[in-house]
Order: sequence, then C-alpha cells, then structure tokens
Amino acid sequence: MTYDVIVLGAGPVGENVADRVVRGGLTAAVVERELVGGECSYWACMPTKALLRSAAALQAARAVPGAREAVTGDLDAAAVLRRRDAFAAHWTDQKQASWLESAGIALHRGHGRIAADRVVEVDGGRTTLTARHAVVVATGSGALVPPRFRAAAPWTSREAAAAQKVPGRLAVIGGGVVATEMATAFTSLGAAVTLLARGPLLSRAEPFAGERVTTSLREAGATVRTGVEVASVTRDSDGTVHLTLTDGERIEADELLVAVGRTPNTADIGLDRIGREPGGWLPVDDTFRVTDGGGWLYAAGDVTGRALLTHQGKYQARAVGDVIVARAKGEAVEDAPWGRHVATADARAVPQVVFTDPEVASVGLTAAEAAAAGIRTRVVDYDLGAVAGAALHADGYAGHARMVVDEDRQVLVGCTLVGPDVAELLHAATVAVVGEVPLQRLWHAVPAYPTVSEIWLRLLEAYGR
Ligand SMILES: Cc1cc2nc3c(=O)[nH]c(=O)nc-3n(C[C@H](O)[C@H](O)[C@H](O)COP(=O)(O)OP(=O)(O)OC[C@H]3O[C@@H](n4cnc5c(N)ncnc54)[C@H](O)[C@@H]3O)c2cc1C
Ligand SMILES: NC(=O)c1ccc[n+]([C@@H]2O[C@H](COP(=O)([O-])OP(=O)(O)OC[C@H]3O[C@@H](n4cnc5c(N)ncnc54)[C@H](O)[C@@H]3O)[C@@H](O)[C@H]2O)c1
Repeated sequence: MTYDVIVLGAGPVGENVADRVVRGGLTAAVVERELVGGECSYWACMPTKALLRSAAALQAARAVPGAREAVTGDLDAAAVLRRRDAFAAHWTDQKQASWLESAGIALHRGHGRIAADRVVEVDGGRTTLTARHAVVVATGSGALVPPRFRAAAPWTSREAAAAQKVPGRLAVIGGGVVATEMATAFTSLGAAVTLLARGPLLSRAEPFAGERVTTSLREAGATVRTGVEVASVTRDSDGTVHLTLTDGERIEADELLVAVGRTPNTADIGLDRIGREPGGWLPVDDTFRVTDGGGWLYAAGDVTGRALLTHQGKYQARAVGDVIVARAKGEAVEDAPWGRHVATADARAVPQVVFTDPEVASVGLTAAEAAAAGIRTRVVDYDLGAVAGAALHADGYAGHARMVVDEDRQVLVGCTLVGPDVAELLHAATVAVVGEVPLQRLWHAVPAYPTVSEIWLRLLEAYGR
C-alpha cells in the first residue's frame, strides 16, 4: 500500500500531521498500536484535568459568600471518577477513529516499525506501507520508571489518571508537573498523600510558583517533603508499599506513583533498520526533518523532546504537515523565524498551565532563564490579590504575577501568573510575548474593569512609563 505520507502514532500530533497533509491535497495513513487520540486523550491531559476540575469548582464556590452557603456537602469522589471516565471516552476510540475516516485519513491498527527508507511495517510485516514523500514519527513518550522503583509495581501517570478507586495512602515520587497535579487531585479526593521530591516543587517555573503550591498542598492536608531521595521501594504480599529514604527513614503507603519524567517511544520503531541508534529523543532541524534522516524522515511532538505539551506538539504538527506538502508540490519553504513551516515559539514562547491549587500559568522565559540567555532584564512583580477583579473573584484571593522585560528591546520575554483561575489569563501574555508588543504599545491594551486582567495595568504601572 502506498501513501504520500505515513505517520507513526495517532496521538494528537500524529492526527494533526495527517490532517494537514490531507488538507494540502496529499494522501496519508496513520499507524496506531493502541488508541486513536494517544496519551493525551485517555491517560494524560483530559482525564487528569477532569480529576482536578470538580475540586477547583467547589473551592471557587466556597470562596464567595452567598455561594458558599449553598455548598452543603463535600466532594463526591465517585462522581468525579465517573466524569473522568466520560472524558476518557471510557477508553474507547470509536469517535476519534471515525473522525480520521471523515478526514480522509487511512488508519492501520498495530505496532509500526520502519523497515527501510520510506517503508513501514505494521505488526512485524502483516501489512507493509510505502511512503512517496515522508514518514513522520509521532510516537510520543511514556513514563520513565527508574529500575530501583519497579519492584513495587508502582503507578505511573497512566494508572493515576485512570484510577478506579482512591487509595487510602498515596506516596508520590517526583516534584514536577505530574507529581504536583496528581498530589493535588488525590488529596482533594480524600487520599493521604505524601509527596517526596528531591528538589523544590516545579523547579522549572519561577520559584514563587513551587513555593505557593507547596504551602497550599500542605494546607490541604498533604505531606510535602522536599530535598529527599528515595533509595528503594518494596511491596508486601498484602499490597502495602514500603519506601526507604537515603537517610534510612521508612514510609508506608497503599499505592506509589512514580512521576519523574518521560522517555521517548523510540526503542522499537525500527531506527536500527535505517542505521540509527534505537531509543533516545529524535533530534530534528527547524522544519522537523530528523537529523541525518535522509530527508524523508520527520518527527514531531513529545518524541522530539522539544516541548512535551499537546498544544505545542499540535503547533509543530501544523508546521510539519504544511512543509511536507510544500516540498511535495515544489513550493517555497518558509523556514525563517516565525515562518509558516517552523515552530519558533518552541524556543521562545511555550505556554503552560499547571492545574494545581493555585494554578501556575507561564509563558516564555523565567527571570533566571532570561538572565542565563544573556538578556538584560528587568523583573516586575505584583500581588495578584491586590487587583480589584481578583478581590471580587474570591474572598482572600491570593496570587502573584511576574513579568520579565527585555530592557534593550522593551518587550516582554516571559510572564508567570500564580493564583486561582489564572489559566484563562495566560493567552494575553502569550500574545504579548509572541507579538513582541513594545511596552509603550501595551499601555494601550486596556484591561476591562473590574477583571483580574487588570494585573496587566498594574504590572505596567509598576514598571513605569
Ligand atoms: C499525566 C499527564 C498530564 C498531561 N497533561 C497535559 C496538559 O494538561 N496539557 C498539555 O498540553 N499536555 C499535557 N501532557 C502532555 C501531553 O500528554 C503530551 O505532550 C502529548 O500527549 C504528546 O502528544 P504526541 O502525539 O506527541 O504523543 P502521544 O500522545 O504519546 O501519542 C503517541 C501515540 O503513538 C502511538 N505509538 C507509539 N509507538 C507506536 C508504534 N511503534 N506504532 C504505532 N503506534 C505507536 C501510541 O500508542 C500513542 O497513541 C500531559 C502528560 C501527562 C503524562
Ligand atoms: N498541565 C500540564 O501542562 C502537564 C501536566 C502533566 C504533564 N505535563 C507534561 O508531561 C511532562 C512530564 O511530567 P513529569 O512531571 O513526569 O516530569 P517533570 O520533568 O515535570 O518532573 C520530573 C520531576 O521528577 C524529579 N526526578 C527526576 N528523576 C528523579 C529520580 N530518579 N528520583 C526522584 N525524582 C526525580 C525531577 O526533579 C522533577 O521534579 C512534563 O514535562 C510536562 O510537559 C504537562
């Protein structure tokens, strides 16, 4: 079977690559070994956010007198899990598979492996597919579980996202995004959570983000231990997990979640058949051609290790799909920064929301990253709770905002907002960073009164005109 483009993996990125090339007039097939929709739909973004949303809604109601009195019960954990099941489409993919069909994309179910230049075998040769123009690797990533934690058969983010019951005691190893979000969710659902992190929480964000999340998790009843290292884990015949820290301290739990990062799904995709080392992230050029990949091999999404986020992967997918079409048709490739066929924002303006309590919304560089990049910066901080719209939003609203300004160019290069419901504020910051809007022009973007967005005016006033 011959197609113009073959995509390995039907996660959000693979689906979008195939969609773009078909819209561009080429034919495309995707190969998927599990569920169409990938990690994001069934075990990552959607189910985890469903686990977090109900507690956030409850908290929002409790923060406003009048609404607070109408809240007469506690969080219904069973109802939360049922809503999560629905958001994971009960782990079935008929809807997404039908969408592929309606978009004119062929689906081959099974494990895909590159067999030779432009040739992909499905399930060891049951079907052989040949690409006229390109093979795109969009196989994503899986949870990284260091060998010393495997003896306890721990949960990864998959089991946490799909949990059918709430453990009494949950130990979490890690201090990043998955660890903090799942500690927040399971604490709200009634588990006694012990989070064990080797460094500060959310260490890639501005320091105040992790500090506020640490305080809030503790206030919610979780035990948060930072600066600790887990030496070994075991599980009893009765299911109890025993963790031993490097200082000898022992901790017991009913379940253990290991959330220490991701590993690319490249170990068994046939890279050895084209003279490449299996495993490892796939390095790509600006237009997502795999380095030394013969010009026909592309990669996008998590597997590249560039920005492990669905929205960023889909942004890459649009560029990849379009550039493959352009090359196939002999059209010009627009690969200058911010061009149609590149993903410039991956390096300069990646937005991310961590759905902890409080939420952490950030885009671009932190103050430390900007300084390390040699940018002459000025950092402006403001108490988000002091904004009129925030005071109205919730009694006792506590939050913090920081903008990082490139003093030489007088533009924003980074922004971090921490507080209840800041997620929806983030896009304004992203537009300012990507648009490189001069601060003097930003003064003319007037936030409506009384919204939390007035933080923009306050940050500019603090910066000075
Ligand atoms: C717990 C958790 C929560 C997250 N929450 C968010 C969030 O809120 N927002 C956000 O933006 N990002 C979030 N992410 C990140 C997001 O899930 C990923 O960035 C995104 O799924 C990457 O998409 P992808 O298509 O590159 O890979 P994946 O979604 O991993 O899809 C890859 C697909 O390829 C298939 N595949 C792999 N190998 C083969 C093969 N050899 N043959 C055939 N098929 C194959 C897999 O079965 C899978 O379906 C979260 C991640 C985790 C772990
Ligand atoms: N809301 C979101 O956008 C969202 C939510 C979840 C996940 N994600 C994506 O998924 C990716 C993976 O998340 P993650 O939390 O697994 O990774 P992460 O990179 O965010 O955090 C890993 C954490 O594990 C710690 N760690 C690493 N090795 C360790 C070890 N051997 N022992 C103990 N601790 C160790 C690190 O210090 C860090 O705190 C993230 O990069 C993120 O892009 C996004």
